[in-house]
Amino acid sequence: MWSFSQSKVLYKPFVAEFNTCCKLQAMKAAGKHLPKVYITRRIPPDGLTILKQSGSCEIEQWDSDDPVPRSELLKKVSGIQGLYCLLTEKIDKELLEAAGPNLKVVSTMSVGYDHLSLEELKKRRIRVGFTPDVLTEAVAELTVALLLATSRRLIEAVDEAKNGGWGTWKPLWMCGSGLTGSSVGILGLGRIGEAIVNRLKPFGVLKFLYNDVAPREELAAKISAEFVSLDELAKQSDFIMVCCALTPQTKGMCNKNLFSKMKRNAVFINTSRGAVVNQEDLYHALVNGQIAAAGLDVTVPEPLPTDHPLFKLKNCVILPHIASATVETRNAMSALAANNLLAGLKGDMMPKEVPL
Ligand SMILES: O=CC(=O)O
Repeated sequence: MWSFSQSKVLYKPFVAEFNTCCKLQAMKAAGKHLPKVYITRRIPPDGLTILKQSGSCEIEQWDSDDPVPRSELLKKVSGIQGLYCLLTEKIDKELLEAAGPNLKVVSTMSVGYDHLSLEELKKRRIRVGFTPDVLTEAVAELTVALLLATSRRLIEAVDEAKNGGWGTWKPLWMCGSGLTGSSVGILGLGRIGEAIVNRLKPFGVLKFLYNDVAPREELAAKISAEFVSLDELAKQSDFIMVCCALTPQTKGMCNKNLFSKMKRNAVFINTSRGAVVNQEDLYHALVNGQIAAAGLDVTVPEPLPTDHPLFKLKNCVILPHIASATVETRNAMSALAANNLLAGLKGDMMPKEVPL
């Protein structure tokens, strides 16, 4: 026999689907057109459910795990009112012209929005939604994991163990650097930087330093982090964690100038955007022993070609841009992007809107 909760679980989605169908039929019968929305990829279920159950838009979707080809995207956006996109789609003048004057909202399922031309969007009064906060914990967790994997040489050690390099226990073999008593430098202190600091405190870090466009006094006081110049951050840090947004000011900011000032045993971690780093300079710093190691979750380009010189270095750990990749986080991102889109279409306040 069904319990009440079982029947409710099965009954609820059916009712929602039925209601949506009725709403859509009624709109059609009244000769009303629903706003058209294009979704550029297969997305986690929560977001799609929210959009479908709203019954307030007509959805077309690129139903694949791979990006929609640009030529197809340019065709599909023609006449739409809402665009649900990912960080892989460049939303620029060409695309906005292809979309035409009906486009009201662009909602990206990402916290970063460097793939959107804000100037062009603003000119056209198109509102923009993004997904901060819901991914902070997952990104901070992955950043700490990448730091430990890099500083304690985990990937190299696993390879050695698997491939016969594990001769015997050796006092000087596979030594990395520990966090206890260290100084950690945060480049770009925001929500994610704060969450990283809070996770690193129990490891016994002695000092947290940060650099940003300006001091963030309230936040820094809360987590006991000290504002220093970029040079000072490079000189003093044992570990540098890049958590800033990609902007014209931060593009290429981590370059030979920075690497040449870092400690020779320092570890460099980037989970923000690849373009913040000059990869050629990083390669030389790693090869020449200017710094000890690097852990990257983001690169230029993405994917990084498998024959890229950085892949050949044992002291460089490269992940395929997975910082926010937990099931719960990706679902929350997809839901927030859907709610942003719906609010924008209605002309309501978005849960998370990029101020233009
Ligand atoms: O990189 C991931 C994001 O911007 O959400």
